[in-house]
Amino acid sequence: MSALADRKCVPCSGGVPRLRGEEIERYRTELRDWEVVDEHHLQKRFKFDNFREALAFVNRVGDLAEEEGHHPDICFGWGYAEIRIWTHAIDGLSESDFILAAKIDRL
Ligand SMILES: C[C@H](O)[C@H](O)[C@H]1CNC2=NC(N)=NC(=O)C2=N1
Repeated sequence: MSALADRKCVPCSGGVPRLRGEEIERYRTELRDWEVVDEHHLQKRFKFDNFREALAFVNRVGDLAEEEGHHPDICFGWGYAEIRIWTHAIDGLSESDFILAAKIDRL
């Protein structure tokens, strides 16, 4: 199977099972330092040297999210951006969340 970052997020309108346990772990090993919180969402804090760089990163993530049709929650400020990703329709994790996270790592 191709690397997560080379795949495409797929729209999810529900009806698919949430990823759990070992499935989540398997996907997580393909990511760099993302935390899985309560088997519900992915979370990672990125650090920067100033506000401008954090803002530029957030804008690049925004462009990527629009391309993929999959959108993270982002909280950012001076020197940091914290990203959370999950699949709203199932209120949990699907493959697309890991694909988006891998693409963010590749930015
Ligand atoms: C209709 C559209 O595909 C959905 O609303 C998308 C938009 N972006 C999304 N982004 C994320 N992170 N999770 C979602 O479930 C999601 N749903």
